[in-house]
Amino acid sequence: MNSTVEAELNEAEILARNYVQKVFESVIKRNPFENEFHQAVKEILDSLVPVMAKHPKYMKNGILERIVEPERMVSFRVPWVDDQGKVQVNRGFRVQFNSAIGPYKGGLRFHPSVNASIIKFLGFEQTLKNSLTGQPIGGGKGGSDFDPKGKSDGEVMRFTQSFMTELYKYIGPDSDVPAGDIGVGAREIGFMFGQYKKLHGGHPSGVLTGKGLLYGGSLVRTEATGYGAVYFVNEMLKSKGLSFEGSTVVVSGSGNVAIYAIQKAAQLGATVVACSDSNGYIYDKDGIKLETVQRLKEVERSRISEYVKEHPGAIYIEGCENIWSIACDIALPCATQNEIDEAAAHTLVLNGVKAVGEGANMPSSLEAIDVFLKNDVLFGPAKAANAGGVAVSALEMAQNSMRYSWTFHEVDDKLHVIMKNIYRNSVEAAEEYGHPGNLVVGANIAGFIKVADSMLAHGII
Ligand SMILES: NC(=O)c1ccc[n+]([C@@H]2O[C@H](COP(=O)([O-])OP(=O)(O)OC[C@H]3O[C@@H](n4cnc5c(N)ncnc54)[C@H](O)[C@@H]3O)[C@@H](O)[C@H]2O)c1
Repeated sequence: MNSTVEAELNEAEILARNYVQKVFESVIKRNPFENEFHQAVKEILDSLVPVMAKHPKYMKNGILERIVEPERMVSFRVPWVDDQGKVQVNRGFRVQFNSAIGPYKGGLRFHPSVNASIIKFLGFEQTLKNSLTGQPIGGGKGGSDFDPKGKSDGEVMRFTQSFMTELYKYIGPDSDVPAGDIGVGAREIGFMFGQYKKLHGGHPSGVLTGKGLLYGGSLVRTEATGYGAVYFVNEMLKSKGLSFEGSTVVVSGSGNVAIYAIQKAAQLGATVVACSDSNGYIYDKDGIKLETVQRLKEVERSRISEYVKEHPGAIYIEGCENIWSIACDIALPCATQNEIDEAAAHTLVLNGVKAVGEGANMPSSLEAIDVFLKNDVLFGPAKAANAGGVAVSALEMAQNSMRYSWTFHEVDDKLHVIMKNIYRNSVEAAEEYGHPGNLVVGANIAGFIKVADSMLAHGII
């Protein structure tokens, strides 16, 4: 490269950096105290600097200023009556972040920690993740600070019906299609679909995904996020001549994503030695017996600590943070945001971890990601590694439109192909923009370009 071209490149890079910094500062100013949203925006904007430097059209057209601002966000009162006859009030949210490439799509989370910041970070991430799947779906997210833990079926039903009575006004098969997330599984989706159906009339299958198989759901949707994360990590491992076969794996969480990540990793020959819930974690050196975890969590809705009563060879440790001190080859955080901090990342590295695949959304802090990248740990960011869930949701929408169902094998094959494509596109984008092997940068760029170019095509709207 001659020195004039180099100097121009540097100048473009400086301009791009200043632009990104300015947009980030305005996000902080306009969204005070929303730490999770700031964190997600920072991670994404930082990785887009080389894109801004190479394609100034995005700066000229204010794409970053527009992409960090949700198209719409609603927050609403959700009143309901508990089993004691007492009136309870929760807050509901839906963010419709970006519809440039398709209808808003993203899950609903029911958890006491839910607030505007969490919903916006998830909606922003979802926009790029959905683009990365290669399917025509925009980004959205929603939920409530309702805690389903310890509630009766009747209470969950009355809450979800009240939640849907308001959410109903904002969603539809061609505009916004929610799904499940933390605290929202088959039971909650069933109640929400029932209420939407009652208000709307007919059988509007396409309005929600993650539905039961009896009324328009897709095979493999339940397994999709966990299976997809393992397929993605498998691609990373293959690039270094490694595999799941014979490896030791630690998975956090014991919910939808964790359970099917454990199942697929074990099918590929790994020994999964630990998993957790929000109270603590279990360690079973001979490999976790998944049937027990599934019964405890999916049927009895009890705590993971119960596991050791049936498997005395295993141990239970109160508090979930130390799960990352267990030595493993592969770590799959599948519980919640910011569960791996810098110290936990250092411990994993010291213990010889070779790959980390994010099943949960933003489970690693920015500092933890730095530790992994600096130590050449294969790192699969959430946006790429856990996109299998929403990818199969889009396949569910396709089947609903066709009024047709694919077999388990057909959907699983499609999921596999999608995860391989996400991996390849992320690798290629990372290389093209000067960060070979950095899938955080690669996934952000590959997801961003499709959304940004669609926004350019639509004009300033
Ligand atoms: N369900 C999906 O299809 C999907 C898709 C993409 C990403 N995700 C993400 O995956 C993560 C898990 O979602 P899910 O659908 O499995 O939810 P879930 O409600 O089925 O399970 C969550 C699990 O995490 C545990 N947990 C919560 N806080 C914890 C903590 N601090 N430490 C350890 N465990 C904790 C809970 O006890 C539970 O076992 C979330 O970040 C979610 O946004 C889910």
